[in-house]
Amino acid sequence: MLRIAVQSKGRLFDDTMALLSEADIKISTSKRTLLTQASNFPVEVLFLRDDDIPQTIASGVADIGIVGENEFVERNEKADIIYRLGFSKCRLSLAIHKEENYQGLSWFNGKKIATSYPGILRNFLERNGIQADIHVITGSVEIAPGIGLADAIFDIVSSGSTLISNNLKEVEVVMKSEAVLIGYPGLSPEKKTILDELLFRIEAVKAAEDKKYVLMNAPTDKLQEIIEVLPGVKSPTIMPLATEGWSSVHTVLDQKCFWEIIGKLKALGAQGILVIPIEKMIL
Ligand SMILES: Nc1ncnc2c1ncn2[C@@H]1O[C@H](COP(=O)(O)OP(=O)(O)OP(=O)(O)O)[C@@H](O)[C@H]1O
Ligand SMILES: O=P(O)(O)OC[C@H]1O[C@H](OP(=O)(O)OP(=O)(O)O)[C@H](O)[C@@H]1O
Ligand SMILES: [Mg+2]
Repeated sequence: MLRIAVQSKGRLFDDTMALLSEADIKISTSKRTLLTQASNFPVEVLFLRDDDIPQTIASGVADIGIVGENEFVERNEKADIIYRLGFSKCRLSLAIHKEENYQGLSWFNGKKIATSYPGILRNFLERNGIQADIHVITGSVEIAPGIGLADAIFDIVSSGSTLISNNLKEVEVVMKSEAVLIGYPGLSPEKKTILDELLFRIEAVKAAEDKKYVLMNAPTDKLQEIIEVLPGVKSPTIMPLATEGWSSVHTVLDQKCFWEIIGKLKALGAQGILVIPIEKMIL
């Protein structure tokens, strides 16, 4: 049995549970127990505050965990990043009052900075030879300058709207973060086998993300041009239609370039274009 530590509630919870579910691992979260066993896969899930996840892995209490990279780096515990999961993307930044005239890092010399990430901040300031006073608070960091608690803040930024509503501006991005799968460095061969199977499933889910299976009818005399605009995983599947002069084309398209390509296909005479989500993809 592989034990995985996940956040019990908060920003990571929904995407973490969705990922496990898409990997066809059935976990009941309705009972609100701290530890739950999957019904169809040899894993048990331990629900914790995200702060405690790195230490739980390093001490071997859980084998793997899903946590924000920012939290993992801050805790500085002995564990490895096994897989970058691509959700909960954010950055850790320094921000100051929007009216301040900022010309560089030396602005922070002698200043007081409020943060929940003192380890990462201290490291950054030392690397850059800045002497500042770090004031640790666990939440509502953005209000610290407004109430005279600090001159600046170092906190999570995503859209930047929390900064704007507190009259702050982001002046330095110190690290970028996303959810990561971390693991205990010394897993037994049995647990390693389960982890490999889990990773295989996660990779199949991730590979299918933002991909669409696209089918269309195309005039056979335009096939060559149509194939040239398709950047599918491999070459498209072409099948003749019952109607003379028409073919069916099947391919996989990336969401990012989807509308641009569909436009080109239509211009080349493609019709009856069907777009189907893909659940998993094994490359
Ligand atoms: N606005 C955001 N956009 C994207 N990702 C975010 C955002 N805020 C936080 N995160 C990421 O999600 C992680 C968890 O955030 P959350 O706010 O749930 O933490 P928390 O309040 O410390 O939770 P817990 O109660 O488990 O200690 C953060 O460490 C960060 O990696
Ligand atoms: O740049 P933004 O998109 O505004 O996101 C940044 C904010 O998001 C997080 O807080 P959250 O919304 O989770 O609230 P809380 O930590 O106060 O509960 C984080 O602590 C920042 O305050
Ligand atoms: Mg926390």
